[in-house]
Amino acid sequence: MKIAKFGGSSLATWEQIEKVFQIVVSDKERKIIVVSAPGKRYPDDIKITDLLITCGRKSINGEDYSIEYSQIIERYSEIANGLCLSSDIIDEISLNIEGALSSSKENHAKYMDAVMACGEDNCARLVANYFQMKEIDAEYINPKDGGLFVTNEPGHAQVLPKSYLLLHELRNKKGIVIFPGFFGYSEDGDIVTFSRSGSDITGSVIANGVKASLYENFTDVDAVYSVNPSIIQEPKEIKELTYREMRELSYAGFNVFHDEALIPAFQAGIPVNIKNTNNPTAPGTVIVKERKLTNGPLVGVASDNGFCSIYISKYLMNREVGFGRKILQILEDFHISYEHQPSGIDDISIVIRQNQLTSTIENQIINRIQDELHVDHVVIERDLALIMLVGEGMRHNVGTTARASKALANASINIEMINQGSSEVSMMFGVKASDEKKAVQVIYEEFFPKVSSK
Ligand SMILES: Nc1ncnc2c1ncn2[C@@H]1O[C@H](COP(=O)(O)OP(=O)(O)O)[C@@H](O)[C@H]1O
Ligand SMILES: N[C@@H](CC(=O)OP(=O)(O)O)C(=O)O
Repeated sequence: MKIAKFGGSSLATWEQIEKVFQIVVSDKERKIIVVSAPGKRYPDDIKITDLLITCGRKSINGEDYSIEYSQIIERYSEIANGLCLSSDIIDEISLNIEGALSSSKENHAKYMDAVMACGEDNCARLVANYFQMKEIDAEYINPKDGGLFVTNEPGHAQVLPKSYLLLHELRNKKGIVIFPGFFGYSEDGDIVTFSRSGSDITGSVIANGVKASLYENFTDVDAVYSVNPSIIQEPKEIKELTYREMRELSYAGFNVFHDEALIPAFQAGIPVNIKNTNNPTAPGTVIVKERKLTNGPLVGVASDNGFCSIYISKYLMNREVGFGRKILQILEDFHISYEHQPSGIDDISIVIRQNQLTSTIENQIINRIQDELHVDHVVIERDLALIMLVGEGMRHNVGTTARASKALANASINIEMINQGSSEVSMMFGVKASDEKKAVQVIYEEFFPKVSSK
């Protein structure tokens, strides 16, 4: 049994949904289909999820959201008309979205999750309706009925262990199951969403629950590329990746697959195949437990920006028991999570996402570090990008850091910090955000030189 998840790009228009239908019926093993909400039809388009977010926010503020609401209904209607579905499905979808928008706004985060989830929920209803019209035995299953229970953390749900056993029952469904991605239910019966792009997580959790033979993740690219295709034209396709490599790359900026979506599949030993809805015969990228290390040290180069670093120096920091804990305690008091913490004998940098740091919080943190830890120096450097070099091959290759640093030096890019991940499959370079693209380009060129065609 295979699980096939289709992303927003695969459901953006009725023509895309027709492709989804053809892909599903071409393989009898494709029994459980997870769908996202209709995504962008062209680069400047707005995803249904984003329209729903605007509606929800406006509704909370008591503002008029009729324009965005109409746009949402128009998008679903266009799809339904293109697929020749009866108008009943649009009535059902309108009622469902109106219901969510007029539900209690007492808890804003809970309200927003219920509104956002409408994108996937109604897409699943629509897709199931189309399959039925084509006389395919298919049914829409709501996550509550399917058994997808999650923690009560709006926008950041985690799967509750009991879900896996409950979801196992989906194996016994006779026909094709159409399951909405992106959200589950708390034990109190509320809708709670995963973080953005979380339909990938739904697919992986169900794959684990039903012990699928394969988790197929359909998107709009032929493969996971060695670098973000918006930075390098025609980058090298990756045929095979390990779970660890993919997790590091997704976490560091490869948004083609959600970084939290690897673990459920990995725990059940289920391979993940990233494939293209627009070119389904292409083999795509397979994510597995182990792979032969046939290429060089790196499998990919990822990057992300919006980071800042809290640099702290204090003579003999290395001898002060509990110093690191005290710094992290200060951050915890402000509910700030950190990403990396490269350190030396007398200094340490804590890298955090910049959006967690308002100027008021920044001043309070600096004051507390100075007052409580008596440091020599503390400074916050903003607007950093992190460049992540990833590859299982790094463990067996000497000189990877030197090659990367030399490539950056030759391009006159200053390295703000370096951190070798303790997993030994990743290495991080911090640079100024303004140097991000250039840094990725030169590192990519160093490790993935173009093969001359003669
Ligand atoms: N290294 C990469 N390899 C492939 N795609 C990437 C990579 N980095 C970023 N992307 C982007 O991820 C996109 C697919 O992810 P996403 O937009 O979430 O798709 P979906 O709508 O199918 O969920 C691609 O169109 C591509 O622009
Ligand atoms: N629709 C949700 C969840 C999702 O997974 O979407 P996509 O498959 O388009 O990344 C979002 O936009 O975040």
